[in-house]
Amino acid sequence: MSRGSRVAIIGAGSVGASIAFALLLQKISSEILLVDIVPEAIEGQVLDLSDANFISSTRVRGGTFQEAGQCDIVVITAGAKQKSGETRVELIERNYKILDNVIRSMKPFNPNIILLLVANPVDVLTRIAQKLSGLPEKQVFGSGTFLDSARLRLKLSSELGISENAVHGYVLGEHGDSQIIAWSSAHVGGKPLLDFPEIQKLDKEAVAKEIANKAYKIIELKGATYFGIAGCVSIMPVVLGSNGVERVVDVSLSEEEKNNLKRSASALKSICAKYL
Ligand SMILES: NC(=O)C1=CN([C@@H]2O[C@H](COP(=O)(O)OP(=O)(O)OC[C@H]3O[C@@H](n4cnc5c(N)ncnc54)[C@H](O)[C@@H]3O)[C@@H](O)[C@H]2O)C=CC1
Ligand SMILES: CC(=O)C(=O)O
Repeated sequence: MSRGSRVAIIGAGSVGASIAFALLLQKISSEILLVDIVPEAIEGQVLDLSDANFISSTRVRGGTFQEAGQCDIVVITAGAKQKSGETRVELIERNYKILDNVIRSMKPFNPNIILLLVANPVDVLTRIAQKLSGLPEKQVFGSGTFLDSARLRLKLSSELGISENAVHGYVLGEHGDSQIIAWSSAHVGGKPLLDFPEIQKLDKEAVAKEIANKAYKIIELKGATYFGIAGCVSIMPVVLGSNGVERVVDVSLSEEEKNNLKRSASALKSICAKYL
């Protein structure tokens, strides 16, 4: 994304505002537009963010759905969030309706626009947005398991006592309960993670549960999660190609991981099927 780009964020709640703040810190766009159905939410967030103007060349203002539809990137955070104990997929009925409204209100789209889905259940909503928007699929994608992978790298780096940036490992499948960890392909500086004695003695199932349940724990403690996803989204626009998804790279998986990933994909496909 070039520095002159315009980013719109739909949904000026905790996630939308945190993403705006993270993008402001990164100074990677000239302007950020906040869009919401609640005018006070926009006004309050814009006023609050304006107090941080002095640390950035990026400006934040309120915008309309029509303006958002002409931006370079639109980040969609509008939607209900989980209550304590609620799963992401339980949000689908409410958030499908919101997404449908959001997409209709933004049309007609700038033909080169990129839609980045964040609202949950993010994988299902991404697939739905690909269909509802009518845009080429490579221009519509979601944050998926980016945040879960960051959580995994944090956990592993603390077990190994090294920087998170040195740990390469992915959580794949659903951004939700059926996600899987690709242990077999994870590595540190080219050395397989599973060769490290500290990792060999780890209870892998317990680690997988801890990563998958981290959002539930944060929601139970403070009602919502937003800083982690804001960090992830701010990195995603930094590396985005202007055409959207330029290439998909397969991760090598063991047979067991492949089977678990297939199970996760079928669970998501059956939810998508009800809406497509
Ligand atoms: N993908 C991920 O990794 C993550 C996703 N999320 C998801 O992000 C979403 C937003 O979470 P929060 O910001 O905490 O919720 P929030 O309740 O603070 O904000 C949601 C905002 O959406 C707005 N909104 C509702 N309907 C709208 C519409 N039709 N058009 C425009 N705006 C509309 C509301 O007015 C509100 O300001 C949730 O679905 C949550 O589950 C949250 C964290 C991580
Ligand atoms: C809420 C959510 O999806 C997360 O923090 O992972």
